[in-house]
Amino acid sequence: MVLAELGGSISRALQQMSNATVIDEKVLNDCLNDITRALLQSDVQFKLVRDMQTNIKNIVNLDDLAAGHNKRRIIQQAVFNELCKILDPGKPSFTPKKGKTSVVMFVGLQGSGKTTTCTKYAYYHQKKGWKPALVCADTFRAGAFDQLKQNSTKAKIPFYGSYMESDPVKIAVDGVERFKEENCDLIIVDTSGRHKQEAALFEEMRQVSEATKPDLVIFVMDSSIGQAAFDQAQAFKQSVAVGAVIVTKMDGHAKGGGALSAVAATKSPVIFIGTGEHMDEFEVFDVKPFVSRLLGMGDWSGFMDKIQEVVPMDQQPELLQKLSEGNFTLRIMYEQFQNIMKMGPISQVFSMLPGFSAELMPKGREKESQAKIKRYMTMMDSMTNEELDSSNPKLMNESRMMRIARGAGRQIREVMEMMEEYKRLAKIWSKMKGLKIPKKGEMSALSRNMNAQHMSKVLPPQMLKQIGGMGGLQNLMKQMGSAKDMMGMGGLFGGGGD
Ligand SMILES: Nc1nc2c(ncn2[C@@H]2O[C@H](COP(=O)(O)OP(=O)(O)OP(=O)(O)O)[C@@H](O)[C@H]2O)c(=O)[nH]1
Repeated sequence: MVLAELGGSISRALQQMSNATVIDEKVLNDCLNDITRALLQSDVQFKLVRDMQTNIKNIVNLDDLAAGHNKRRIIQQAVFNELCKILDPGKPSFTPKKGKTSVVMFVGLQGSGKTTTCTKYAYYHQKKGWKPALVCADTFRAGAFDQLKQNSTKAKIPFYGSYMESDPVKIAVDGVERFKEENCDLIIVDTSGRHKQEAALFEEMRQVSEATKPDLVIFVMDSSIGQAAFDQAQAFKQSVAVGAVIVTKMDGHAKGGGALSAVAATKSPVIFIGTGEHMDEFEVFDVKPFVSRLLGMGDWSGFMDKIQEVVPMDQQPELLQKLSEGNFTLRIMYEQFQNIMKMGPISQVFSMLPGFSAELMPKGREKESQAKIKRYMTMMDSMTNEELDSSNPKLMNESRMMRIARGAGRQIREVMEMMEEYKRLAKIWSKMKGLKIPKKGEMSALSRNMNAQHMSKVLPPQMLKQIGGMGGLQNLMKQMGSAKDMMGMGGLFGGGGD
C-alpha cells in the first residue's frame, strides 16, 4: 500500500468511527482493526503494529471515560500519538553546525539512492549557506565516481575521488583531510554499496568509519524494500554506528511503511526523505507534520516553509502590503503562479494542505493543473503592463481578450476562463484586506495577527469543512504551533483542487 493510501485508509477508519452515534467497544475495535490492516498492508512490522494497538486500547479505556468526554478526539489523538511514536526514537540525531567542521558518512546498499542522496544533502545545506564537500569512497561500483562528479559539478559543490586508487579507506582519509584544510564545514563521505548485505561491505564500512571518525553516519534506505527494512536497518546498525536514516524514493509506488520501521530497528530518527530523482526533491522529515499529512490533517508549517523558500524574502512584505490594501492584480496572480511552479511537484504542496492528502491529487490531475497554470501564464505574457497592474477586471473587454488570445495562440474562451479564475482568486484574497502587516523580515509576526477567524475566511469552504469547521481549524492551528502566514495561498489551490 502506498503511503498516501495508508493515510487515506487510516483517515477513513477514524471517520467511520466518528460517524457512529455511540462509540462503544465494538466501534473502537472495528476502527483499530481497520488501522492495523492498513499498516500491515503497508509493510509496517507486525510487532510495531500489535504494540500500537495494545497501547491505544490501554489509553482509551472506554469504561473510564465519562459521558462528557470527547471520545472521538481522545481516540484520534491516541492514534496520532502512537503513529508518531513508531516514527520517533525519542532522541534527536547529531546535528552538524554551520561553520564547524563535521564529517558525515553515508552507508547503504547499492541502488538505495546513496550517491544521489549525498548530493541532495550537500545541496540542501549549500543553499542554506554552508560550505559542503563530497568525497567518493565508493571504489566498488564502476561509474560511482563519475556519477558523484557529475552531480557535484552541476550543484557547484567541491568533490574528491580517484580513478586510480582502489583503497576506499585511503580515498576517504585523503578527501576528508583535504576538505578540512579548505575549511569546509560539512564533509560528506559516500561509501560503497553491495547488492546485498555481505561481510565485505560491512568490513569496508567499519574501516572507513574507523579511519575518518565521522560525527554522523547516515543510513540510506530505499522505501520500496517492504518488510525487509527492519532486518536490513538492524544489520547496518550492528556494523557501524548509524545515527540517522534517510528514506529514499518516497515518491514511487513503494510500501513506505516498512522503511519507516527502520527507525525502530536503528533507534535513530529519519531526518530527510527523498521524493524524486532531482536535486531538490528532498524534504526534512519531521514526525508530527508527517503524520498530520499522512492523515490528511495538513502540514501548515511545511507548507509555509515551502512558500518562504520560493517567495523571495524581500518580496514577501511587499506582497502582503498589496494584499492588505486589497489590490489583487493579474501581475500578483502571475507572480504567485511562478512561485507555485517553483515549489516543485504540485501534489507535494497539496499534501501539506489540510484535507488534501496526496491521495486526493492523482498524478494525472497534477499534470493537468500544472499545464493549466502554464497556459494562464502564457496568456498573461501577452498582456500589457496596464492590464497586468490593474485590479479592475472590467478593463478586460472583449476586444482586449481577443487580442490576448491571438497573441498567446489560444482561444478567447480560455482567456475568459482565466479571467474567471482571477476574479475567484481576487474575491478570496480580498478577505486579506485590512490584515496587519509585519515589518520587513518579521514574517512570524503575521502568525500572531492571523487568527483562525481570518483563516476561515481565506480557506475555500469545502476545505474548511474537511478540517472540521471552525473548531477543527482552531485545533489544527493550536496543534501546528503557528499557522505562520497563509499569504492567501489557500485560494490558489482552492475551488475544487485545480
Ligand atoms: N524516484 C526517486 N529516485 C531516486 C531517489 N533517490 C535516488 N533515486 C534514483 O535511484 C537510482 C539509484 O541511485 P544511486 O544514487 O545511483 O544509488 P546508490 O545507492 O548510490 O548506488 P551505489 O553507489 O551503487 O551504492 C538512481 O536512478 C537515482 O536517480 C528518490 O528519492 N526518488
